[in-house]
Amino acid sequence: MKLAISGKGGVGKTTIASTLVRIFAEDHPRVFAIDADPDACLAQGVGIERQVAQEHRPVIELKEIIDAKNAGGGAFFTLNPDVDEILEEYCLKKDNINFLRMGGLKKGGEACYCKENSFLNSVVNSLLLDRNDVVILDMGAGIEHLSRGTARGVDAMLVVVEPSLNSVGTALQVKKMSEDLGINRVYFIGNKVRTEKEKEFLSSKLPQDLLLGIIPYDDEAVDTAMEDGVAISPQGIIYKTLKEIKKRLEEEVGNRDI
Ligand SMILES: Nc1ncnc2c1ncn2[C@@H]1O[C@H](COP(=O)(O)OP(=O)(O)OP(=O)(O)O)[C@@H](O)[C@H]1O
Repeated sequence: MKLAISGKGGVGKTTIASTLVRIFAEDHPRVFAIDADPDACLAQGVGIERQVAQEHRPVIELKEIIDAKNAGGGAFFTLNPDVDEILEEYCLKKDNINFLRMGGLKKGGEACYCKENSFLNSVVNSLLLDRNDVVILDMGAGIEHLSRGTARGVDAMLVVVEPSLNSVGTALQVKKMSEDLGINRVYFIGNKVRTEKEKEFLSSKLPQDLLLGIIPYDDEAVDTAMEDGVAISPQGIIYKTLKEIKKRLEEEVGNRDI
């Protein structure tokens, strides 16, 4: 199953993506966790120290190696089994979880991320997946990344929404743009919900059948964000709610498309 996690800035995309990665890794032999957001650090969410994750080779270096092997190569290219092997080597591994990151943040005024995104797009579409493999992409904030088409090959787009009109507005735009890209399954996950009123707000603004679940506001996430190499605990409410969401995803999306 290939999933992309999207939503407005700061809604909890990385927290949710990294926790889902760990939950899927409980019963899938291989999970690929991909930082498609240059600003995110997915690996940190599974307990890998930030510096270790950030010093790991970014995919753009791998792209350069592949380009050299292919004697150049255009903006778009396909991956073959040899490349899939190299790709494995480029992953930062923790047990059965494989991390790939796009690359560090560029300085102001430096070139765009087009090459990196084109490469990630090829990765998502060409990873030689076994039936039980899972790919989870943590996308950049907002809708801009959708215009680059990085997530085109995913089975479902999960849009994280917090209880505010702005967040709902972005989420509905993400849905529309995902559908334009040909991603037919777009679901919503409510996050940081503190009160019954906030829960009702999200339920009233989003299509009920597409709202996979609502994650309460939990101080554990706030504490985790202040510490390095600490992940959300399996005993906490965030992990437990996401376990239920994963079950629902398997029912709705299943392994049909891989
Ligand atoms: N359920 C929650 N309860 C409380 N705080 C949360 C919850 N989920 C996430 N957070 C906190 O919200 C902040 C933003 O979370 P996170 O980095 O996961 O969001 P993001 O959408 O990936 O952000 P960005 O758009 O900057 O990449 C973090 O401090 C995180 O700990």
